[in-house]
Amino acid sequence: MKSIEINIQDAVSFAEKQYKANRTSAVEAMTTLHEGNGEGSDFLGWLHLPSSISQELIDRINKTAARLRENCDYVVCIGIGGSYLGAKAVISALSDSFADLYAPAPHNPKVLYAGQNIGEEYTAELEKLLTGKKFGIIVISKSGTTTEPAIAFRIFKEMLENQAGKEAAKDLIVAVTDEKKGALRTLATQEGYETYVIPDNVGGRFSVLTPVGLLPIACAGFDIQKLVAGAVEMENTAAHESEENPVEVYARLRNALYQSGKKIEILVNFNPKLHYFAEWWKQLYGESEGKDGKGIFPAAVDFTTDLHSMGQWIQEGERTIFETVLSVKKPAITRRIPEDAANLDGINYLSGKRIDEVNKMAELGTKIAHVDGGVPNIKIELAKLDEHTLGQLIYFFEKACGVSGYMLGINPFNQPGVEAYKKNMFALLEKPGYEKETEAIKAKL
Ligand SMILES: O=P(O)(O)OC[C@H]1O[C@H](O)[C@H](O)[C@@H](O)[C@@H]1O
Repeated sequence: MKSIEINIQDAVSFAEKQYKANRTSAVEAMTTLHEGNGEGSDFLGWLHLPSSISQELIDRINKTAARLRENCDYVVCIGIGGSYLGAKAVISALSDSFADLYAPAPHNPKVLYAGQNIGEEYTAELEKLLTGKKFGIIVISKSGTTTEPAIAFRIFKEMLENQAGKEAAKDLIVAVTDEKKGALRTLATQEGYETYVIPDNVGGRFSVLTPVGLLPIACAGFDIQKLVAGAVEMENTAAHESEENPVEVYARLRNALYQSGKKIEILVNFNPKLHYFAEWWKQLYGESEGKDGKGIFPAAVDFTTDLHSMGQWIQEGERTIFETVLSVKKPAITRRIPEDAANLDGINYLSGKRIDEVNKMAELGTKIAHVDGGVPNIKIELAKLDEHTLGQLIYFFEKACGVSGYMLGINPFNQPGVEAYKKNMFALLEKPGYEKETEAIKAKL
């Protein structure tokens, strides 16, 4: 069952020549990826990941999730970047928009996040919320040494041990990390936590379909089997080089647009549930392509909300942007606009229509306006928002990212630039081993 469709008719005309010319480099990039002989090929574990996930692993994850669901009102996922964005993207796309405002129901914990920032108030306020509550922790870090989740884990581990007792806390903490390396692995082994492995050859931003994403998603009550099945389906659809392959089409077109001066790609949604999906997508493309002085800048907006704030810029600002629109065909719930006898607001012409009919006309009107205004528009239509569709979409963007990165001529699977701020932060905080850097950075201040 095909759940996502890509439509390029309102974008390709902006870079027709480049799009045609790019065919060869798209084929080459796809071949390099398949043959595993490009830069960063140590990190291609995601390529055949969906089809290699065993039933055993799914069952084990579901069992762990069931234990946490039974014993917790809140599950705190501690992780940053690729170690939380995928889970948050899927969970928020599938959840009731106000889920967090309802009281936790038995066996259906709220999934909360920590270690994705260094906010002191955020941390203290989460501690306040969890005081006296039944909670568990999934701590996720591929390297096992990232500062933000390490700080959060230290705090929430101590809190859980104080509240539940050290022995009980052990059953309520699950670690997802490297098989052997890193402080988190050492800690988990010493404390005897249940652990899951992040495969060596799967980078953080490509890891949502490993236990990194699957465990929190299962804890939130969603069907990871269906998510994986969707991804497998896209793995098959996009397996072979072909002009029809949606992965190739997207990678080829965004590179063509980039070559024609469109330096910013805006991922647009007309459904607020997809806000965090765009956050996940931004890391995927930003960290993969932004290097060697190159790369499309990935941005995101929620429409129609941001049409009332960013709409002016998009319509008439610098013509360096293109849009990729995520459009959900059908909402899961029907709600119609009521008739009002007085009609003081003048919207009786909408009475009886579904809210989504208005949304779809806003989408169409926006597309026409933006295309007329010089903004190419790629449409990705999702049949509905469910696990299967999201699984497809995740794999679609992952593979297109690999192809697109190779077309751009960079290594899409490393992130050397991320270390620069860390090095300075450690030097400023006088981390042992950074004495020279501390001296050098202090001389600059
Ligand atoms: O999972 P971790 O090793 O803790 O890494 C978490 C994140 O932070 C790093 O600095 C990287 O830039 C990201 O690619 C990664 O997803």
